[in-house]
Amino acid sequence: MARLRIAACQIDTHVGDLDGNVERVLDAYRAATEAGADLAAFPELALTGYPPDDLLLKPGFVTANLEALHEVAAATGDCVAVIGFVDLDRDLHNAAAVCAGGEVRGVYRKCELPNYAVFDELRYFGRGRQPETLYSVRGVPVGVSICEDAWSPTGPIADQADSGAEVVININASPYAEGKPARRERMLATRAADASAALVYVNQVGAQDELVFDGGSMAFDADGTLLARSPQMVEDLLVVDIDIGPVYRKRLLDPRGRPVDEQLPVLEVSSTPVTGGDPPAHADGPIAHIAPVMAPDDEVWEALVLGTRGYVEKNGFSDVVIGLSGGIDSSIVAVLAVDAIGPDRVHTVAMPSRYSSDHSLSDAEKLAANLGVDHRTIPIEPAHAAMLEMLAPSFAGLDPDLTEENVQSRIRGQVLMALSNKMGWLVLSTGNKSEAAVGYATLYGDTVGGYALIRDVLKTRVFALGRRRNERAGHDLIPDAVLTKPPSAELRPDQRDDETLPPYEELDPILHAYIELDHTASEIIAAGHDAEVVRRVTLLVDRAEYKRRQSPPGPRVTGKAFGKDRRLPITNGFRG
Ligand SMILES: Nc1ncnc2c1ncn2[C@@H]1O[C@H](COP(=O)(O)OP(=O)(O)OC[C@H]2O[C@@H]([n+]3cccc(C(=O)O)c3)[C@H](O)[C@@H]2O)[C@@H](O)[C@H]1O
Ligand SMILES: Nc1ncnc2c1ncn2[C@@H]1O[C@H](COP(=O)(O)OP(=O)(O)OP(=O)(O)O)[C@@H](O)[C@H]1O
Ligand SMILES: NC(=O)CC[C@H](N)C(=O)O
Repeated sequence: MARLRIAACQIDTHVGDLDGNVERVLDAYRAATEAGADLAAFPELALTGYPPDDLLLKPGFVTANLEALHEVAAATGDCVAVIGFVDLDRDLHNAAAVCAGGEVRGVYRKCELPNYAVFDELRYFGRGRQPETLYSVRGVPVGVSICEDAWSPTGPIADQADSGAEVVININASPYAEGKPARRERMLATRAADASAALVYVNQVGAQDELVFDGGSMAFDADGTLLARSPQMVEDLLVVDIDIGPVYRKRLLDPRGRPVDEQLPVLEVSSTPVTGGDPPAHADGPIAHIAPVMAPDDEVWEALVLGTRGYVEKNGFSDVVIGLSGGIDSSIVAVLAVDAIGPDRVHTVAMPSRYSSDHSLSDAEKLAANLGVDHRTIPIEPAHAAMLEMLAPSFAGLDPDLTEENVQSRIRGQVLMALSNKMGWLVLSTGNKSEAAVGYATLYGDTVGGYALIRDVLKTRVFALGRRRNERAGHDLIPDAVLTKPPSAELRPDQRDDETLPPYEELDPILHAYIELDHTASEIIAAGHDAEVVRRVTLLVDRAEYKRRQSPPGPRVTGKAFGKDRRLPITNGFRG
């Protein structure tokens, strides 16, 4: 039976690093060629990295991307390469170049431009017209489309199928959110079955500021059956053999597959026809593997690890530093950092105050020892006493309040930033999504830092992730006390978070409804939550917008994260 061998090149690109991206593409192209691929597909905007954002406003950047494309095209041979790049006429286009034999043989321009959630493509790109061409690869009609194009049931893939495409290639930069990999898989299986065409989906992997790309490239046959799937969160070369015979047969049996009157022209890009004499698909090894999907907590954990590693490495940091309090948040951040870049590059600092409990110090020490990281103690009492003394004349006659608590948090921020300045270490922030939501963090204090690893993880989930990480470790990597003691900021004697905030078990579902589902306070109350608590919490969320705008970015792992995904006015009088 004739078959086409396709390589989905799941690579980690670097936004703006055009030379580096050319090398990454060419390395994968060589590997695909060595694996005998007839076609190698690369992610969306692979040459610029995704999303390039306002780099696209610089004409010089667009020109450099075209030069990069020609460099890649010049290196192509018989194996056809489908590569994401920025095309230019009187407008910019998110495009895919079809390259072979040392040149660009055709260009497809993305038709469906996402402009919701974290996407702003209409800000930059003009729409492509509906597909203009099919590409003949070894005699097989192939359609090319880009990411969002595949999300429309009546979009380019349907048009390509109507014109007889036997295989459709969809190149992607599809960011991760919890539950999305399974949704994508269902949607793509339907798209393949409806088109009566095999579908190869290649996604990028890696991190870019707030976005994490999970990879998980896939191939389906014309029935929508999964043929192959790349592992998530790592680079991969997914080589899959597509049998051409059954596609043709299904077309004869299924009226959806009958050709329409107006056929797209077919452009020949590689001529040696596929034959029954081609070597058969490999039974095992790198060919056509179906990588298992991860359990939900593991998937979120690995996305956070990938986000952290990507941010640290792509921004050129050798090391990171974390204030380790013995609490759950900073503990989880330390473990994630070690998983991301290894213990030798992670430094932790305990900064006890006059209110710190003994167990906070000993829990922090124990965790640091378990992780094998460099750990030090810098007591903040001298600075704390000095600050109180300095402020005493101004504060005469006033009772101590939050002000004095925030002073401690800011001293810790000073210490971490001083270490960062002197050693070049990146400060990792430890705030979780629940705290970021209600503004339960001190501005210029514990909001300090360059990257906030768990900014999109609600506190109850932070605990769940910690328990699961210990389970995977097979021992108490995170000391049990850290997972079981009640959360406390220890900024005054015997302080507990749940004296100021509702218990996290009550708070987090309200935050989920208000932030991730965009429900109004009234709707949340109508759903059965306590009215007074909901009004208080949602007001806190609204009022903390100014604080979030000044806080560091962190990896998005839910369907709605703070940052570019949720753009609310700071000055906001709506109380729904
Ligand atoms: N709309 C607005 N636009 C711009 N700036 C605005 C503002 N509203 C207040 N501000 C400014 O922000 C200041 C208030 O913010 P900030 O100084 O942060 O102080 P604030 O939010 O009042 O207090 C910090 C909160 O975080 C809690 N905390 C602190 C440290 C650690 C933890 C923990 O367990 O994780 C919790 C603490 O218990 C308290 O509830 C105001 O004094 C004002 O300068
Ligand atoms: N004694 C301390 N030593 C070092 N860092 C501290 C100390 N106390 C607070 N921090 C830093 O400030 C952050 C805010 O911590 P805080 O104890 O106020 O509450 P939290 O948000 O529950 O965090 P955690 O669960 O990590 O304690 C901590 O995550 C940590 O990075
Ligand atoms: N780059 C894109 O077109 C991404 C949009 C798409 N719906 C996704 O998130 O996967």
